[in-house]
Amino acid sequence: MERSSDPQAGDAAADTPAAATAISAHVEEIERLRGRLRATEREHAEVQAALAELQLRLESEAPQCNQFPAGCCTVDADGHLSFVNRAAMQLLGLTSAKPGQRKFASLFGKEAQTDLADFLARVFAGEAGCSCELALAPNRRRERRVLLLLGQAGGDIRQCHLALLDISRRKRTEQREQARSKVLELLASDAALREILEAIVLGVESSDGNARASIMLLDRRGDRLFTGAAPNLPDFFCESINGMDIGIGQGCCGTAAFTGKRVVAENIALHPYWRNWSEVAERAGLAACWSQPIPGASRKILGAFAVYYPYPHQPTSDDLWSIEEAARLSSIAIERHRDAEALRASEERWKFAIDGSGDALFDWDIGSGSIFLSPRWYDMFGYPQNAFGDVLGEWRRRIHAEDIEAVMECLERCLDGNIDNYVAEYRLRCRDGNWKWTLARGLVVSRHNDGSAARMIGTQSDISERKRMEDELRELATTDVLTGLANRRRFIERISEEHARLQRDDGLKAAVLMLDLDHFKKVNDRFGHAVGDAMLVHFTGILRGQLRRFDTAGRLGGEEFAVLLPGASIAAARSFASRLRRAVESAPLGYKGQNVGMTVSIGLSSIDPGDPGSDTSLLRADAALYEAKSAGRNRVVVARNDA
Ligand SMILES: Nc1nc2c(ncn2[C@@H]2O[C@H](COP(=O)(O)OP(=O)(O)OP(=O)(O)O)[C@@H](O)[C@H]2O)c(=O)[nH]1
Repeated sequence: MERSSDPQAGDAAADTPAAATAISAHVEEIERLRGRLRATEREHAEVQAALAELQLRLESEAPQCNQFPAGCCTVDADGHLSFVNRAAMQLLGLTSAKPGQRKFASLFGKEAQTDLADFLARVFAGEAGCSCELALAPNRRRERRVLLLLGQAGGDIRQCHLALLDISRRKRTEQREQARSKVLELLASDAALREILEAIVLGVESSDGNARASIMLLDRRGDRLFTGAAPNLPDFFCESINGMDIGIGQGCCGTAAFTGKRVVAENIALHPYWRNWSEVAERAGLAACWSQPIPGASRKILGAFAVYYPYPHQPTSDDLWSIEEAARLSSIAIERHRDAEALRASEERWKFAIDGSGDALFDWDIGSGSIFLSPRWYDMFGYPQNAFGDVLGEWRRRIHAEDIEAVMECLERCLDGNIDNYVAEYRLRCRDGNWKWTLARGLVVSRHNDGSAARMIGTQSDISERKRMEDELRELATTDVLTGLANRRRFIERISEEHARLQRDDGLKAAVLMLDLDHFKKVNDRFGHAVGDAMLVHFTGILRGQLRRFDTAGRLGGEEFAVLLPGASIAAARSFASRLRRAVESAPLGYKGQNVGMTVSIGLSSIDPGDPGSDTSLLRADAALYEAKSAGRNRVVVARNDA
């Protein structure tokens, strides 16, 4: 298999670390299998050559067999060894080339007996080209396996000549590779850390039945070791070293984790680093220990890998390669686990922050157009989860017509890179048809080389309540509390707006009235302030009754009011004022069964676009009001320049 040449496929793979790891594991696996194939082919060629030689010379020139690199032996039909060459002697641990009455089967382990019997039966039945892989009888040292190949059966099938080949190393390599593949598969499938670490330990143990291994992990503070995996070490031993401090003299693992260097204790009983644990190690049947520190990506030590043997023992270069490899794999597994944990923690913090705030979340992949809306988003606006196919289109369709232009402008400026953040307040239509005020905040988290946005994430909050309170506050700030009319500030604003409108458009006109209740002080004095207030409210009711939709009435203070009549000529304003005056005069305030009469004096003026200030007309109307008061009250006076 080759890597895909499709760049899209390459990117996709790189985007998923698990897939990338799996691919590189497969590529490595293929390379290893090729290597094994080559080694096996070499071995076979060697054995075939030995067999050919053997067939030619065995009977007549037995001593020359000793020159063969491969082992040769002759086995009788009754299963006794009648001849072994030097290489076979070495391999089988024999001291004599003519082992006499030695049973061939006695050289092999218990599990090998059935296979051996079957092999010999086939050989003596005359089957050509038989072969068989068997484990030799265990001694205290490492396990050894041999490959038996039939060289030649005797003419009368009373004896057979066999070639023997030590395949222990190849077997170990095969087992290690299988174990390695298993670990890589587990890594690629995001298996639990413990499972991966156990697979690493079992992999090392599988290449030698005498080995026991463990992985100790350094705690977050970096000063104590805890068992990460030790499936085949006795529990009492694991417990005795669990939580050990690291430092020089703290066994092999504690020292290796502290110094960052490999530590080999060929004989635990004699090694100074094992002084505190030599007894428990002996009880556990452990006589040798080699420990390899597990380095992290930033060279920070993550823990230590250790392999133990039941007999004093020094590592070969092959053994060292094996524990280094185990430490490397452990490092990958631990780092990945920590990264995943950190990611999970940060995702949880992020989720907590989002959920806690009650905000909805959006994640927009601008290139593909796909938008993720969090469940809270749909809840907020009352839609079923994932209700939208075309999320962008559905979202746009629901924005209030008065807001959409500002929203889209802000969004586009942010996507183009003109502004950093997208922040927009707008109304969005809920499923029940009501509008909700919402605040959207977005951040472009990745851009293309040309600066255009590739991905934006953001939040959306329901700000309807805040908007309602703002409206209330605005209302309060511009409204007279007692009468609900515009207050002085708001009324002056309205006059200014109207003045500006007249200045913009020549053909328009407008008038302003100043109104003041007559002898209001007397009402207060006679009936009290509360009745005075009631009279102000009563007057306001009458006034409202006379107003058109676009007129504005305001209370400027005390018993002083003003009215703006947009579009009104002086004549129309005078007739409005007279109507109002009469209505007030004819509608006294009822109080405790009696009528408290009231009248109002009114001064009025047109609003002139040429006035220097927007309140000039108000001053003219005020002057006219003064005249009305002076002239005896309860009357309407038009300002002089309008008269
Ligand atoms: N009840 C009540 N009285 C107010 C309020 N604001 C001002 N006043 C009173 O209104 C009265 C205004 O009296 P003046 O300015 O003398 O005017 P007036 O008595 O109406 O006399 P003319 O305007 O000349 O007809 C004062 O007694 C103020 O205390 C208010 O909100 N409620």
